[in-house]
Amino acid sequence: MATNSGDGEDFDWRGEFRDPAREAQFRRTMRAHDACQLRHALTIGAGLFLAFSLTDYYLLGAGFDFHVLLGMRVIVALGLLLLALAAWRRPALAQAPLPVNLACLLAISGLLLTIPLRPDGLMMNLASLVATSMALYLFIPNRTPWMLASNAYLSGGLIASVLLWSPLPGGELANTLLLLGFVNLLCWMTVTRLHRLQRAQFASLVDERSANRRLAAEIEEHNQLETRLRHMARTDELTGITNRRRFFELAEQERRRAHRDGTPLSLCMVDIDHFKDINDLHGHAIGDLALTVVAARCQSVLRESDIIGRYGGEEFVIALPLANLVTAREIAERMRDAVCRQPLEFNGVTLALSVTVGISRVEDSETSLDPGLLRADQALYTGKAKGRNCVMVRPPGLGPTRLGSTPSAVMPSGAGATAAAAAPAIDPAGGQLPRRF
Ligand SMILES: Nc1nc2c(ncn2[C@@H]2O[C@H](COP(=O)(O)OP(=O)(O)OP(=O)(O)O)[C@@H](O)[C@H]2O)c(=O)[nH]1
Repeated sequence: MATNSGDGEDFDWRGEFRDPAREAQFRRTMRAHDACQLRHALTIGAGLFLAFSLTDYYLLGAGFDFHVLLGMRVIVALGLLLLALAAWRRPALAQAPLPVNLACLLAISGLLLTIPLRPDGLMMNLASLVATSMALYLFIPNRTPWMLASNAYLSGGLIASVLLWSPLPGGELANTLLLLGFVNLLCWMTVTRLHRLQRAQFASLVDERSANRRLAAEIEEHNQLETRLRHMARTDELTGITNRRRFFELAEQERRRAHRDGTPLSLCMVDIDHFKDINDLHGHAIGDLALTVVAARCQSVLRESDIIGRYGGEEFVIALPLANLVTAREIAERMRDAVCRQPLEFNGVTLALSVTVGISRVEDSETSLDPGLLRADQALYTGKAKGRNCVMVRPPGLGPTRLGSTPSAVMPSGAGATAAAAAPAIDPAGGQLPRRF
């Protein structure tokens, strides 16, 4: 919707919007204001019209003419007050042509009737006409064609009454007509200008509001984008878990907390077994799916406070705050079990999945995660060498050790079974490490 409110090109001769939809929107917005203005105009008009009964009495005395005039004034004033009441009850009436122009007709007729009933001079009649004309243009919320019609009725009625009841010399009549013409022209120009100004203000308000709405939508979009970018910067796109960079940020915070509080922090390196074969045999799409499933299965056995991240390729890394090696082994076993318990079935392909896990504990004396990760990695590769699908631990200062006294903890699947059976089942924690709180 074009506005162009500055140069007036969008307004018609009445000072209204050329676009009917915009004009209707403006009028809807102005409804309450128009109803209030009409109420005030009608109430003040009724009061003033009735107040002139005092001058009627002064001029006419308490005779028959006075009572006729008084009766007429009361009827007109009551009519105006009733319409004011109606506009108060139903504000929409203030913009309906019928009630508004009925009020104008009543007021003008009442005024014209005073001319034959009161022995006023021409000047008095002219003064009341000018005042009424200005009120019709400026105080009654009416549309321009109706304003012009009301004023034509007022001016025509006055001239007819004057001619009928107190004929004027030609010069005075011409003066009266010129004065009336001037008053009407002036008021019409004023009211048209007023209409344009009101609408121009409305148009810029509407433009401002829609600009604000656009701005708010852009800010919202920008915020969403920022949140998405932040999420993307922290998340591994394929698996949906924390990416390597974010993992190290969070795990480093946990290392510092553990160091400060004297609590244990364990690390797990998890690697999918024979992942290259999955890719080679079934394609990268199935390989990607296997990665996602393994990540989800590992995550499903972890607590909220544990941090799982994709280390790279088919390798995951997990930080387990408040977990010593015994607890870490239990968690790693749960993870290993969650991964291999159920084969992955997709599009007729059935894949047996398994992982090898290497575990280490971050020591108090260590000032970074690197030594712990190195030990977990060494344990992982020992697990691979010993047959895969198992959990291995690498305590500080010792060689990697296959953990678990229960068969499920130590028994590797497939080719590694023999090697696994030969491996010592030692608990390096030796019951010395604090349990997970
Ligand atoms: N589909 C898929 N494959 C990946 C992705 N990242 C790494 N890989 C593949 O993962 C495979 C890793 O193979 P290897 O390092 O030989 O390990 P493996 O086959 O799992 O053997 P083991 O670890 O010894 O059991 C390589 O073929 C990589 O191309 C990935 O995001 N999607």
